[in-house]
Amino acid sequence: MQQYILALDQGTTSSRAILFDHDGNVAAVRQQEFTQFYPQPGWVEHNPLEIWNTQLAVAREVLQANGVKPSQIAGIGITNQRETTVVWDKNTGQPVFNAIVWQDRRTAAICDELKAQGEEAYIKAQTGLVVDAYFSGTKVKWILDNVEGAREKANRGELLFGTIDSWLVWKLTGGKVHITDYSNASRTLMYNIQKLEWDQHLLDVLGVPASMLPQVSPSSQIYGQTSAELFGAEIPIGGIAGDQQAALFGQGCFQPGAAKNTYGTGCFMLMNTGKERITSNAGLLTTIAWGLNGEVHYALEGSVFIAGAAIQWLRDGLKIIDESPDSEFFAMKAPSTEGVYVVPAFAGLGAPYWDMYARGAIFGLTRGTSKSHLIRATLESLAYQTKDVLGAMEKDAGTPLAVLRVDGGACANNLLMQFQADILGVSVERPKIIETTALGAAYLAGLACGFWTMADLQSKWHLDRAFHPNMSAEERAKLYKGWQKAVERTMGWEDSEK
Ligand SMILES: Nc1ncnc2c1ncn2[C@@H]1O[C@H](COP(=O)(O)OP(=O)(O)O)[C@@H](O)[C@H]1O
Ligand SMILES: O=P(O)(O)OC[C@H](O)CO
Repeated sequence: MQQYILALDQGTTSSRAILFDHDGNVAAVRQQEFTQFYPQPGWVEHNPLEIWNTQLAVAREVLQANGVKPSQIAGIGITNQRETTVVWDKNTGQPVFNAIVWQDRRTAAICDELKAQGEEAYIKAQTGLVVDAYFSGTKVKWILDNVEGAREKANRGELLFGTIDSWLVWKLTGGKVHITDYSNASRTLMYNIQKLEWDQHLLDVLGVPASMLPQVSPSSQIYGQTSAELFGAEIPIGGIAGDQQAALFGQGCFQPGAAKNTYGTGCFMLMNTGKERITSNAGLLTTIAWGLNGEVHYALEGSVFIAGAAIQWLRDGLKIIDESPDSEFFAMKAPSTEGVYVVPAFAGLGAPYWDMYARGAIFGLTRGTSKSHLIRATLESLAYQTKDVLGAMEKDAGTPLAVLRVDGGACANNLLMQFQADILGVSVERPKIIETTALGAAYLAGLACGFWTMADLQSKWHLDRAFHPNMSAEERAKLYKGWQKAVERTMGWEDSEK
């Protein structure tokens, strides 16, 4: 009987379940979007139970619709939106608050306090991160400080914290396993990536009891079995990785120097740096890529908060397109933006600027500006943000990137990919499978379950299409200068001091 790996890809806007066959091809997919809550400007929440219910529903559906029995699943790989924070009661399994999403800015003031206390250098050296509301640590503190009775319960050892991977494993195993992997732990602001342990100093500073924290494990191992009643039989869980690190793995970037850029809700460029922890001088993060075969691999990361989400804003906020792919059709009608720039700093700016107080803006409007110009400028903003990050990465790595491998939903947009190659002056390569996040999680699970070996994975990457730069250096420099001017003007917008 045909065997598969089931990847559970819990993203910011949807939960997906994907079956991969032994060739690494997608055999079937199911996906459900779930509710985004914006209780106040700058706040973003998810309901952890809705995340669990949609994730379970798509996993069941993908098996049932394709007549696949649990015994045909060699293992489950989990990959997830990172940093998003869930705190739940150990005894009842009920979340004490909504999940605070990675994009949420409510803890900016806590971050400012950390900076004022002089913790910035320590945090950068020990966690590889910058002090920003993006990461989980300040979100846990906020929940303990603001949810009635939470701190007392936490101090009594009754509450558990987890990023989405931990929450899903907890639910999948019927509350038996509280675990995360190195890649997810390295996004919490509480994990010491040098010593590979939770950092007691930061736990003290944030007031987070160690009893809340999951055990940190490699990204590929058998963590436990799913409860038999969920799928009709137990299935081993064999892989866990944050979605961006999973995409790096799924893109076959196994060697130091290999890099990928994922265009999903946000846009995340990661470069494998092997066993070397490179400290960025250019506004990037040092993060754990994965733990595998007794070793931890590191990566440099440029995190852009709003990418595909800006296209969703055109669709849901402005309602000027019906579907995200329509953005290409309208952008094609305008050969250029005619000087219009959209800076989608809806959640502040991430790498390389790290400005929690920046906000979105549109520049260069004239009476001749049309819907097509606006849509094109929004698409181009994904490429400009990527250029900002690539520039930083080349500075840190000390070498120019020869080619950029891309993936994620928005990389299906050919106009965007061509503009990306043009504005970078670097070729962009899109693989046949752009579901590389799920593929990476499947690979990690497949390795743990003996479904694949590393040698099998080396040959699985196949090119769909390459986009080569076709813009003069002069034009590129002119356009990019305009972008930099626009970004500059969005910075510090929400900061009452400025
Ligand atoms: N053809 C397209 N052109 C531009 N953006 C697109 C296109 N298709 C999908 N997107 C955007 O890509 C994102 C979905 O990508 P996906 O990789 O599924 O993201 P996530 O895992 O963050 O939910 C959405 O934000 C959507 O707006
Ligand atoms: O949901 P995605 O795929 O945009 O990924 C979100 C990131 O993991 C946030 O760090």
